Amino acid sequence: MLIADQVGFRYSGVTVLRGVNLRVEAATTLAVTGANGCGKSTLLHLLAGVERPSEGSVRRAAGSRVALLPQRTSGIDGLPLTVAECVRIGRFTPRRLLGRTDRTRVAEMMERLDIAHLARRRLRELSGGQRQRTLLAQTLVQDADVYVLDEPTVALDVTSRQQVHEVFAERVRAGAAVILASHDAAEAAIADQTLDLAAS
Ligand SMILES: Nc1ncnc2c1ncn2[C@@H]1O[C@H](COP(=O)(O)OP(=O)(O)OP(=O)(O)O)[C@@H](O)[C@H]1O
Repeated sequence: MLIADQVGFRYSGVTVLRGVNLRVEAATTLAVTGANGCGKSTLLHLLAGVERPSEGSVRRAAGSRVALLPQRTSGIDGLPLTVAECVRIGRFTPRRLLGRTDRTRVAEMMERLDIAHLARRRLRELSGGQRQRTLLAQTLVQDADVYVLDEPTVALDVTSRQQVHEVFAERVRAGAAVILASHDAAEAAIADQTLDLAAS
């Protein structure tokens, strides 16, 4: 599904990643681990295609669709979006209006991640965990072949974390690849393979 070959990355000449190799098959999970600042977010951006490597290559299966949950999302707090609107954005495409399937998917995911009762709240009125569940829902309502998730459960309580992990497992069983960055050993343990960036 996705191959990184000798990937390197520099910010303004400062090397952050060097010689990263990985292969993620369909229907598997990869956890990217390592200390603060070792380059996990940078690698995820490269894998999702929002940045290009300074060296090496990232190749994805032709036509594969990527859904990204970034780590830094504070910019959206200034927008006058409700929770429901934020989740619906995950179903937007340039080609058509949202239909019944889209609305059903949004409603189901909001129920599953326990944010349905918050539908009309503004993002800036949410707790950290409620906000994170909203952004997760926006990512998980997307029909993607590769889900790239940067510290997806960082602010979540145990129950919410389990609910989110169940959705990941379902997507993997359905054939998607899940790539997540995490500091949590228990979360990394749900993955089929782990890339420890500190050790690479
Ligand atoms: N836009 C940027 N410009 C310059 N340097 C950057 C930029 N973004 C990140 N860096 C630097 O690149 C390095 C890797 O950052 P990155 O965010 O990828 O690490 P991380 O492993 O995800 O960290 P954390 O665990 O703290 O989230 C850090 O040293 C950081 O200071």
